[in-house]
Amino acid sequence: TSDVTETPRAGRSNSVSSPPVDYAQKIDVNPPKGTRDFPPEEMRLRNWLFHNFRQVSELFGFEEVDYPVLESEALYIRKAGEEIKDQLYCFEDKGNRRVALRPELTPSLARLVIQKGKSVPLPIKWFAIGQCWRYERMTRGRRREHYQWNMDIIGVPDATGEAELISSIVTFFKKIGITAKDVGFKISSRKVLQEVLNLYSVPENSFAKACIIIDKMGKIPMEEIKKELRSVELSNDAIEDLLQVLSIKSLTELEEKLGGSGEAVRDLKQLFSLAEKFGYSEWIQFDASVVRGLAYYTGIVFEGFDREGKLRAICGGGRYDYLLSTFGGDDIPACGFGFGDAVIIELLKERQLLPEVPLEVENIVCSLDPDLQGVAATVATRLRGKGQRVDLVLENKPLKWVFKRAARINAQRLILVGRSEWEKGMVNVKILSTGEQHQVNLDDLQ
Ligand SMILES: Nc1ccc(Br)nc1
Repeated sequence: TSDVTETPRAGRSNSVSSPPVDYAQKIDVNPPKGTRDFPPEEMRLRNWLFHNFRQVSELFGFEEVDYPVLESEALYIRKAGEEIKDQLYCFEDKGNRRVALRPELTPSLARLVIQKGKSVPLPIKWFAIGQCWRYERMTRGRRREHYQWNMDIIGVPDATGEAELISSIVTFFKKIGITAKDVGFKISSRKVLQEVLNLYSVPENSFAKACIIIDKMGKIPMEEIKKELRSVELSNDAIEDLLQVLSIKSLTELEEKLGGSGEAVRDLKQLFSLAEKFGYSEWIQFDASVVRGLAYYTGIVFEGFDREGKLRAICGGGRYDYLLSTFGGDDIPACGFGFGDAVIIELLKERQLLPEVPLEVENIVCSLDPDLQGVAATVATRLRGKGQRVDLVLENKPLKWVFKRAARINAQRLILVGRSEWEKGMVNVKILSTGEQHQVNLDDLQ
């Protein structure tokens, strides 16, 4: 039942005869297109999810940070053809500044690390949970905001960084009941593409563009992929070689193709070896087709996927060794991941793993006599002082109404303040699960 039946609107007595302000028109009570409200039940589920994000991040010794949702547009002006840039939620503010609602958190992290400079010793291990935005034509009816959990390690150059990050995500999955049977990680390295393209004369700035195009494989026709690769000055030979490499599904085969002396094979071997030590080998697989859709990745890239193949990527990340220097900072290696709040909930629903997150308020306190409302407030304050959650009935309500509300808020106890008991300094305590009732002295109330 909702509060509406508990508090009928009609019959309210107001001293103010008319509303203090007059709104021009009846407002639309729905949130803006592509955005969500979080009413209590949805907010409890979101808090449960974020609580697990935070617990795992702290288990790994990461510190929480946050940034403004509004950033300078300049953080996201990358010329590699990314979707994230095409869908930038940007505008000019009243000070004629070009600003944007952040589409991701990593550029903000890079900005803050540079701002802090030498005052923050390396390695930096920070995490954040923040709302990110995109402006997408609603034709596709997709959301325009989501919350992302990010963990980043700044200052660690080799694959131990990525191995640690993947371990944190595996720990999170296990914590919420997801197993290696439900989810896996496809892992590759952009150095695979780099080492293939190095065999051909390819313009320097074609690499990132080629990665963004290749990330669209499976989403647009192969002919379109090849056409776009040609448009960034890759020869047909380079394209054929690239597409052949992308079909490789084992590190052994990759080594046969690239040789064992390159960085791509070295990094991936180190990562897969560390995975053994972390104990998550069953969760990961090499898959050369993984490139991810962000231009700044330079090395290992990974994405979490649902093994039934019904859902979009659950999370993704990788190494971005030059992002800080492109922002004018020092040349500091970095890696990180983003984990959205939507696909994971879809996965939990699919696997019947959504948690019950009920409202839990141990006590409901009410007075049976309007003159004892003050005493009820005293009782509520006493219990709250002991850490007990209390729903204090704030108006004079019939007992039937109180019982109905007690059931809705899952109250364990009903504390009734009645005249005759209070004259003896006592209150009535009713255990709602058993109906057991007894009088308790206020000073003994636990
Ligand atoms: N980058 C981004 C932002 C918002 C949503 Br919804 N999806 C992706």
